[in-house]
Amino acid sequence: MSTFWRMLHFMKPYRLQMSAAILLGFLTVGANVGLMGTSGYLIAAAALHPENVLLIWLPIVGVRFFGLSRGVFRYLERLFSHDAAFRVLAGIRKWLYGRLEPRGAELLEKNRSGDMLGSVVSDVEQLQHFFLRLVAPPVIALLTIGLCFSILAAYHYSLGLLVALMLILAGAGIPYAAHRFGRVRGESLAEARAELYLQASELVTGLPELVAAGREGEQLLRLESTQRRIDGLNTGMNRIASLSGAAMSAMAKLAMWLVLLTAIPLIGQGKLEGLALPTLILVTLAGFESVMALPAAFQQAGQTLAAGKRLFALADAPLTQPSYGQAAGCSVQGLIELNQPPLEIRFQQVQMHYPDGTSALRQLSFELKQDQHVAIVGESGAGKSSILQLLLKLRPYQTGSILLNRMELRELPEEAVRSLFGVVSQQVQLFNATVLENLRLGKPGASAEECMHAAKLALIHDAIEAMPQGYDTVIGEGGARLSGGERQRVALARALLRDAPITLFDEPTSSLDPLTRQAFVQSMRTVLKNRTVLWITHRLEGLETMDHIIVVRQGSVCEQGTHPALIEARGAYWKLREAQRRRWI
Ligand SMILES: Nc1ncnc2c1ncn2[C@@H]1O[C@H](COP(=O)(O)OP(=O)(O)OP(=O)(O)O)[C@@H](O)[C@H]1O
Repeated sequence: MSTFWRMLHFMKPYRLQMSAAILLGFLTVGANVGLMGTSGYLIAAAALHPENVLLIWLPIVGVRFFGLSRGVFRYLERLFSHDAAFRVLAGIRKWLYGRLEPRGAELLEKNRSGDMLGSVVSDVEQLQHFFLRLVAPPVIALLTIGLCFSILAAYHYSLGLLVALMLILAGAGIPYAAHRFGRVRGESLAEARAELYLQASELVTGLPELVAAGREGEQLLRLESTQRRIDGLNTGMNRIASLSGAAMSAMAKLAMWLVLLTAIPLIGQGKLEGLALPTLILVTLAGFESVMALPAAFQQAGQTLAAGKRLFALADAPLTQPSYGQAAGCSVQGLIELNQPPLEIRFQQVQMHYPDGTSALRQLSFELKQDQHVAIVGESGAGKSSILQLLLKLRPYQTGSILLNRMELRELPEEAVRSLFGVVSQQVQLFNATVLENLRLGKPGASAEECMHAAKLALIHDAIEAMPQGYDTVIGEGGARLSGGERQRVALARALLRDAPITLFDEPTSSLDPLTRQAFVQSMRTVLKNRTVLWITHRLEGLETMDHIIVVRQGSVCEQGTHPALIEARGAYWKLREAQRRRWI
C-alpha cells in the first residue's frame, strides 16, 4: 500500500490538471449517458406521439448536443490526462536519476547492468498506467454510478438502487477477480520481459565472441524459450481479459433485463410512464461504459504496483559505503579559489578501501602541478583506477587528504570538482548519432567550427572528412563504425572541446596496437602541450616525454621521476617496461 501512496505523492504537483482530466472523463461518460437517455426518449416520443413536434424537437437538440460534446470532452480528457501522466513520469525519472547517481558504481557492482537498465526503463514506462488506468477510471466510475442512480431514481427509487447495485457489483467484483487471476501472471510477465531484454542485449554486444566460439545458437535458443514463455503468459493474460470483458457484457445485459422486469410492472401499476422505458434501458447500458475498462486496468495493477515497488527498492537501497554526504564545508569564496590558476592536486597519505574491505590505496602521496603531464603507471590491480574514482568523487577515501588548490576534496561539491576534469577513458561513451552531435556532448551548443578545430587538434579531422557524410555521418551504437583508435580520438576531441583545466586519461590506449599506441601518446603530448594532464595506464609505450612518472604498486607509490631517471635507476619502472617489451617481441 505504501507503494500506492508514494506513487500518488508524485502526482501532487499536477493535481489540478489531474482533477480536470477526471472531471472531463466524467463529462465524457455523462455525455454518453445523456445521449443514450435522450435518444431513448426520442425513439419513444417519435413512435407514440409523432404529432407533437415539441416533444420530438427538444430531444433532437439534446441528442446533437450530447453527441458533439462527448467527442470534445473525450479529446480534452485524453489531452489532459496523458499530458499530466507524462509529466509525472518525467518527474519520477528525474527523481530516480538523482537517487541512483550517487550510488551508480555500487549499484552496477550488485546488479547486471542490462538487468538494471531494462527494468528501470520498462518499470518507469509501466507507471503511466497508474494514473491513466488505476486512479482516474475508478473515480470516474464512482461519479457515473452516482449520476445513473440520480437519473433512474428520479423515475423510481427501486430502479436507481438496482442499477447502482449492478454497477458496483460489476465495477468492483469483475476487476477484483481479474486482479486476482492476473497478478502472478503479470509479475512473471514483467520478469520474463526483463530477462528477454538482458538476453537480447547480451547477444548483440557479445555477438563476435559468441560467433567465434560457435555458441550463438545456444544463446538464440535461450532467447526463443524466453519469448515462448512470454507468449504463453500473454495468452493467459488475454484469456483473462476476454473472460472479464464477456462477464462485464453479461452483467450489462443482466442489468438491462432486471430493469425491464422491474419497470414493466411499475408501468402496469401506473407508477411509471411507458415513454420512459427506452430511456431507462439505454441509460443503464451507457452507465456500464464507465466500468468496462476497470477489469483490464486491475488485471495490470499487479504489474504496475510491482514496477513501482522495484523502483522504490532500487532508489531506497542503503549505501553500504558511506557517501561523502552534503559538501557543506565550501564557501562561494572557496569555489572561486578552486578555479583560480595555477591549479594543483595533492594526494597526502591517502587510504581507500572498497565496501567489501579490499584495500586499494595505502598511504598514497603525489602531486600534480599546473601544465604538468604526469603518468601514473603500475600493474593490473595496483590501484590506478581507484585514484581516478577518488578524483571524480565517485568513491570516498577513508583517511589522508586530497587537496585541490589547497581545499579538501571531500568538502567540495561534486559538480564543482567534476567540472575541473575532461575525461578520456578506456570505455568511450559514443552514441548512435552524428559525429558532430557526439562531439557536442563535450560542449553543448559548440559551433561546427569549434568542433572541427577540436577534431583537428585530436588528429581525427581527416578521418571524419573521409566518412560518407563527413561530420554528419551517423557512427552507430557505441561508435560501432569507428576503429578503436578513432573512438579514442573522438573522445579526446570531446575532452578538448570541454576545455576543462585538467584532462584525465584512463587507459586510453588499451584498444590500440603497440605502434599506434606510441604515436597516440606522442601526438597527445603535442596537442595538450599547455594543459594539465594526468595519464593513468599500465601500458608504458610513449611515456618517454612525460614530465613525471609515478609507479604505483599495491596502492602506494613505489617509485617516481622522469623517464630517463627511472630507466637509469633500473627499478620497478624499468622492470615493467622490460616485461612488456618481452611480451610483444
Ligand atoms: N569495486 C571493487 N570492489 C572491491 N575491490 C575492488 C573494486 N575495484 C577494484 N578493487 C580492488 O582494488 C584494487 C585496486 O584496483 P584498481 O581497479 O584501482 O587497479 P588498477 O591498477 O586500475 O587495475 P587495472 O589496470 O587492471 O584496471 C585491486 O585489488 C582490485 O581487486
